Amino acid sequence: MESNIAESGLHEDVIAKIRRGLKGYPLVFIGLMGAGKSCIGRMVAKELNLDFVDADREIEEAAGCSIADIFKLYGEEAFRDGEERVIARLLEGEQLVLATGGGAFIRERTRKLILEKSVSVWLRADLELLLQRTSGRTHRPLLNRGNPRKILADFIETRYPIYAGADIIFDCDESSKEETCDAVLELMAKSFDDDGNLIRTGS
Ligand SMILES: Nc1ncnc2c1ncn2[C@@H]1O[C@H](COP(=O)(O)OP(=O)(O)O)[C@@H](O)[C@H]1O
Ligand SMILES: O=C(O)C1=C[C@@H](OP(=O)(O)O)[C@@H](O)[C@H](O)C1
Ligand SMILES: [Mg+2]
Repeated sequence: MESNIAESGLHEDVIAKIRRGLKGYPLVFIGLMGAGKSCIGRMVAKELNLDFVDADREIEEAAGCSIADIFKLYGEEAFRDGEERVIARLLEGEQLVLATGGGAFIRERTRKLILEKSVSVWLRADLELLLQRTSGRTHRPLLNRGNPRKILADFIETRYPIYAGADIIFDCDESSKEETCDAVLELMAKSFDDDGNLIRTGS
């Protein structure tokens, strides 16, 4: 589907403003499971003409097994150690768009890395949207431990105050992926002033 921004002719200005504002730094998506970090991150990267990496996929590659198996075989702490290492390595490399897993920004050292070395965008979503987008998917070990509604509600309570430290906050809704990608780009463009300095914003 054609992008709305492209249709309105604003697209190039928006992309140029974001590229200037990023100043060569990576763009990192944070937020809860199902918010759309992996999906929207990939689409935004394509629009910005930057490489896209999903931290979870990198961790799986490094470990040679799935996230679910890492949790089962080695435990969550080992997963968080691997996650920190992978994110640290990726943030040292070429400019990219990085989708993190929902817990990455919660660990203090990983959060510090992201805040120091990237521009971060929190995809904030309400409980119903997160439930809708995660239901029927079994690859997230933390959601397989009990009632997903309760688990996600608890994470909203404990993690949202921490995600609030992101540079840019985008409020997700029922819009399509394409509309969401365009809206994220528009918010990002608005989040840099004319000199390319970041103004902390929410949508
Ligand atoms: N507007 C939308 N924005 C983001 N994801 C959407 C949207 N509409 C449907 N989805 C679906 O919701 C799911 C979001 O999952 P994902 O991108 O893996 O989230 P995360 O990486 O944050 O856990 C995907 O299956 C995606 O196709
Ligand atoms: O929130 C979390 O702690 C996790 C989120 C997952 O990634 P997504 O947020 O991309 O689903 C994945 O890293 C792992 O299952 C743990
Ligand atoms: Mg993901």
